[in-house]
Amino acid sequence: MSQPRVVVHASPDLLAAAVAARLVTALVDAQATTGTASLVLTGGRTGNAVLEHVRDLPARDAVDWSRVDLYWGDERFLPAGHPDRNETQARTALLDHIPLDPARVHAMEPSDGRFGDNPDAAAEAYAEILARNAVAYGSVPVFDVCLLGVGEEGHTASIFPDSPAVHEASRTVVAVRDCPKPPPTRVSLTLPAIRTAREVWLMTTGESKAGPVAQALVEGDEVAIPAAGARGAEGTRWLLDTTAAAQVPASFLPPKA
Ligand SMILES: O=C1O[C@H](COP(=O)(O)O)[C@@H](O)[C@H](O)[C@H]1O
Repeated sequence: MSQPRVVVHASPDLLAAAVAARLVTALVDAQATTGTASLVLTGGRTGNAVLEHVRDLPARDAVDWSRVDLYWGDERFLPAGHPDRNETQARTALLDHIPLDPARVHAMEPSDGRFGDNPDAAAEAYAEILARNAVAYGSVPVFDVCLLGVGEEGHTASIFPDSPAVHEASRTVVAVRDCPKPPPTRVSLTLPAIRTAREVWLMTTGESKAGPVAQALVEGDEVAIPAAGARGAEGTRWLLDTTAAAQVPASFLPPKA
């Protein structure tokens, strides 16, 4: 697993703009290498701001969106089209504005979908989708980039501190109940699934994230701060604004010229 690298931007808006540019380049590069690209989306304010910036970037047309596979790192288990679903927010921010192949958009089931109000069945169904799109004997596809947010208590995807999800060692997708942040029921990739991604990008902004960000980097205890356990196979980037980076020790930051 890769060692985390930290990049700090001057404001939340600059962070979102810079990550959008980085993302377009990563998708273009992946398609230049394999013909396709595979992206895991996150919910949350920073994730949605990045998607809005991708929408407004002229260079977004350098990506062949019809050959991008989209997955979600987590979903709030709510009815289809609910404004708080990560899928709904991603569609509004970007997906409704680009020429995707609907068959390659792999959303998690809503609470009024095929399995009704059963998040375990929704999680199992998503694990099957991942397995179906896996290569060789893997259980998940090759994710080129996995975008993740970080919560105020250190959660990432919907993996909360000291919850059953953070201890999950074998399943790739789990149902999550009694979340401290609403809504209480969610579906989430697990850390073992996230760690298969080539690149993991943890993106967050704001003073309230400064403590968990520093704790994740310094202590690396994923049970206390699940974001600490999100590492990419080839690269792990913490993409922060100055307030979220305020407590990061200098040893993680580039030397000042
Ligand atoms: O509920 C969620 O929150 C986190 C972080 O969101 P933010 O608004 O504090 O950036 C997000 O990563 C996750 O996908 C989402 O379901």
